[in-house]
Amino acid sequence: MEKVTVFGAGSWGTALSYVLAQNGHDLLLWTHRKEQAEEINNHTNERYLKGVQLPDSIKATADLDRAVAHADIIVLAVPTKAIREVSRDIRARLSKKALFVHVSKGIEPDSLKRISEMIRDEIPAEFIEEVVILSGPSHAEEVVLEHPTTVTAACANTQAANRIQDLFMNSYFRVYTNTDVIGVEIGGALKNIIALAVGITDGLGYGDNAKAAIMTRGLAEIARLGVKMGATPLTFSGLSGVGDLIVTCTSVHSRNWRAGNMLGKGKSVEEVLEEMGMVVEGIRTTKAAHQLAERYQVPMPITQALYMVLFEGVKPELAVEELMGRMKKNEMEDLVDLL
Ligand SMILES: NC(=O)C1=CN([C@@H]2O[C@H](COP(=O)(O)OP(=O)(O)OC[C@H]3O[C@@H](n4cnc5c(N)ncnc54)[C@H](OP(=O)(O)O)[C@@H]3O)[C@@H](O)[C@H]2O)C=CC1
Ligand SMILES: O=C(CO)COP(=O)(O)O
Repeated sequence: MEKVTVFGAGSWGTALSYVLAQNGHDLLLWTHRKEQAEEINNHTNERYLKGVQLPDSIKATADLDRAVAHADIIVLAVPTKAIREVSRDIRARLSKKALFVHVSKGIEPDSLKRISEMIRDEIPAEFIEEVVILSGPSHAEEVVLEHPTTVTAACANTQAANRIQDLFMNSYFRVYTNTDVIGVEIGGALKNIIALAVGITDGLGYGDNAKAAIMTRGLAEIARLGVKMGATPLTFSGLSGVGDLIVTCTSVHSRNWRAGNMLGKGKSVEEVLEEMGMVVEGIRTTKAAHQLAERYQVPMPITQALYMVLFEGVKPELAVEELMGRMKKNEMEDLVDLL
């Protein structure tokens, strides 16, 4: 049994707490809202997991001192934009080393840092045993129904990855390991951009050919950037690559797909964000990926098209027209570059 605190009681932090509590760990779930801690201690989290009865063994708190003191393993489950703030609050209370796990999917605009890099910026090395990334095709709504789900625990240190594999693994939640931290973080973050784009073409009524095209060419541009950043190409054919791309582009649960769908149907970014009430990571990540494409001099036409729609007010139909009218290419150009 491990002593674990999950920081962030949105849909994913709560679903992972469900898994950890069921696995018999000494689990505490931290939220920054006192009334939400009380609700979870009464076994529901209606805003984020509607209609779900949580087990008694999930204990929630809004007391940061208690949450940090409790943990040998710290699971960060807040959106990317809150990672630095929450890490700083944790650092101010740390008195011993902890194993950090993050489950968020994003890249920080401007600094262009991956989440594990942001955590290492904020927490001194003397308090970090390791940082492990848990990522893969996994919607919270299905995990709490105990539907079969597979994810990967990524860390260059295989012992740490194995410990996190053991922590989460059970009969419905199967965890693999991977040593390619860059590939896993880039795949998890950038698939949200492609899901937004697929949502848009679905919203425009373009159908399945367009969906397949964006998913396939989207994966090509994610891999193209990832490899330039130091990822292993094969990671993109794994759970945190094509696996997560499939689930996010095709699931009714995906916030990124749903946000894109509303954009395709003519809503503005502001209207969409107001209606969602949950994090849509792909929007900020589009800005970061657009900057990364420039930094690494990598062509990322779908990201570029989405950037124009989200941040430059270009109509989705026009962005699609522009994508289709690009110069002709060899489909395997990227592969040739990799060989
Ligand atoms: N949902 C899913 O199925 C999956 C999500 N993820 C990733 O997990 C991360 C979290 O997503 P998810 O749980 O879905 O997001 P949600 O929008 O469901 O919840 C976000 C949670 O973070 C809290 N929060 C936001 N800002 C802060 C802050 N500054 N300090 C403390 N708490 C804060 C919110 O609090 P409040 O309620 O007060 O706003 C809320 O509890 C994202 O990166 C997402 O991509 C990964 C895999 C699956
Ligand atoms: O990462 C996810 C599933 O693996 C969640 O995707 P959304 O944020 O689009 O819901």
